[in-house]
Amino acid sequence: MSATSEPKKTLIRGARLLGGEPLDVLIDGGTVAETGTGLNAPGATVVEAAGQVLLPGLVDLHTHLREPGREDSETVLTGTRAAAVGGYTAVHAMANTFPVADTAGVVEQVWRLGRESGYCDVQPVGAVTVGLEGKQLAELGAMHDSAAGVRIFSDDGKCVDDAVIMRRALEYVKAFDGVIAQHAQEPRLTEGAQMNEGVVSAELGLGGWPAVAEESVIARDVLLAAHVGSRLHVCHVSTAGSVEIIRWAKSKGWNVTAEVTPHHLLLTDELVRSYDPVYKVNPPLRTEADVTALRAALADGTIDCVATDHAPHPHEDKDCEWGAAAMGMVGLETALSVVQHTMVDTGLLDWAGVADRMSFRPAAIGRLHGHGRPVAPGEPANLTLLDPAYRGVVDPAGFASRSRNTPYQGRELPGRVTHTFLRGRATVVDGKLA
Ligand SMILES: NC(=O)N[C@@H](CC(=O)O)C(=O)O
Repeated sequence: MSATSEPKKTLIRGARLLGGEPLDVLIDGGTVAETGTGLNAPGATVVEAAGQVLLPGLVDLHTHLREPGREDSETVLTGTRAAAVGGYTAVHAMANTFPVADTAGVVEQVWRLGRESGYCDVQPVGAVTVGLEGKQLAELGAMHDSAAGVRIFSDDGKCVDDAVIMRRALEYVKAFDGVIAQHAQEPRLTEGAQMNEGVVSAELGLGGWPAVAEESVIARDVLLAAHVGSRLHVCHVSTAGSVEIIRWAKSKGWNVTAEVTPHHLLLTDELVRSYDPVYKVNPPLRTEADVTALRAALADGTIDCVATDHAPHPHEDKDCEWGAAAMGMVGLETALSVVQHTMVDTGLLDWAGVADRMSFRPAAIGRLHGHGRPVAPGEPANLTLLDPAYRGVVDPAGFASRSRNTPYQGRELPGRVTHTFLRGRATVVDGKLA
């Protein structure tokens, strides 16, 4: 496979490291050999990168790769190809597969498929409870001790709503510095919910999904995490009230981290007026005030990182009436562009901030070795090069993902990943898979 050909010397010339001054970076084998100006390397492949921004390879804490079980929507191979195109060098694969990733056997299978893909490292997430059913703890220790070395556990797609189970899970993972990533959704408050509860849901007559369904679970969980002295990560934060609770928990010094998706940084529930299920997602698109609060929280660090919640679905599960449609959007191939549009071009975050929120911090939360490292001699050459001046219209026909359910079809977005390097090997060259 071309993506696994031998790495060689590559000289990236004149790229703006984290958006700073132009710099040359020499990659030799799997590592960064040298950085400086006026570097020469006879025989090296030269990438002329004037005007481009060099970032540490992006890390996603929240990707649905769908294998095993739903290979019609995505496989580890197609999902990691999409990740590479999006500038990612590592993704965390969510556990809501068929069978559920709740045993050492399944997480090892996903981990092996990731290694074979060669496009992007795959770190499996283990389920918190058997079958995501919320009743009995899964084999957390065995998944951690497996070859996959699982450190993040999540029932994502479902909430661990039983407080005793959540407490036990938080206590259990302390032994190996693990973290519980909670999908905060109070199930009784969201029965029949179809979209954000508010003015638009009232007008459209669709079942409302109140902000309090998310906020009440986050409030309980930060208290539980503090009580047992463990690590909590909050998945896809979507409301201004959730931000306030997380800010309060952090001010107490509790070990709480949080993510926001690109779509919650840009889109609102006004889009649901179209009744186009491409906008149907869990948690639902919220209001303009929520979007503003989420952007501010990502900028000030209350929300630690951006995570895609890449949720591929085949067209038959999305091209149907709103009520019957599956929830979720693909996101790997557009995430960096949406973050540039919402955070960088608005002046809320500089490129060093993007490196922090999309690489350093997610890698630190996942305790992921070899990723989220500074671009410096001796470090693994996991790198992303992007052209921030590029403007393009999103066309899902060209996606590497097996699914097309993007809310950005036809929308102009800035920026394009030109090159991605995984341990010195180019997985993307000139915007195309190597
Ligand atoms: N985020 C989504 O809208 N969908 C996710 C799981 C989920 O429901 O959270 C999926 O797996 O499709």
